Amino acid sequence: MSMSRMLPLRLISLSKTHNQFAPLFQFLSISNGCSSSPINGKLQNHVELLKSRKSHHEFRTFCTAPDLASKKCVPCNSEDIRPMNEELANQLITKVPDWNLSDEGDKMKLVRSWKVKTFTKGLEFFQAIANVAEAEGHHPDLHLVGWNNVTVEIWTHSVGGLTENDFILAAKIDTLNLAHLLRIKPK
Ligand SMILES: C[C@H](O)[C@H](O)[C@H]1CNC2=NC(N)=NC(=O)C2=N1
Repeated sequence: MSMSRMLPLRLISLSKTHNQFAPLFQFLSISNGCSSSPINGKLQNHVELLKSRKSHHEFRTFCTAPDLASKKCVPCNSEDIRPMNEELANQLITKVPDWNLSDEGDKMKLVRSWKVKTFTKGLEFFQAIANVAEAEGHHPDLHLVGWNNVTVEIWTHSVGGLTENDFILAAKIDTLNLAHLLRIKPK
């Protein structure tokens, strides 16, 4: 397949199962000598989203925050889960705009901070997040510093980077009504 004839990725409707793309990935890897070519990476990332959606009948090339919050995290120890690249992370971060991408050396994480009213309300805040994490089987790193500064970091430890699970957990945390625990920012 001549690359120039390839539709821009967003127009490719991945209506078939992702196995159909394996030959294409091989072609891309061989043709440019590495499996991490940008196009190959993009295709693989979009297929990654497809796999994590467990849907082989339709594939949306974008998602919204409500979409993410209504999804379920997949087990982090499944053999085909891999960290996403920066390009996909930069697309997905727009769906959880109150979070930031942090790139600590070798791994990307989602990070967000809040100020809570009291130390114990900070623990209540953690408990609310812990309930979501336990339900999803996907857990954040929780920090409570200087008695009222809460920071939550989310990444997928089993792959040492970001997967869709992390964005799903962040979106679910954003649906929690925790305003009563937070110090209202002075105007
Ligand atoms: C078996 C499964 O991989 C582990 O129990 C889960 C638990 N929660 C997790 N949470 C996060 N953030 N990353 C993981 O890799 C992870 N693994």
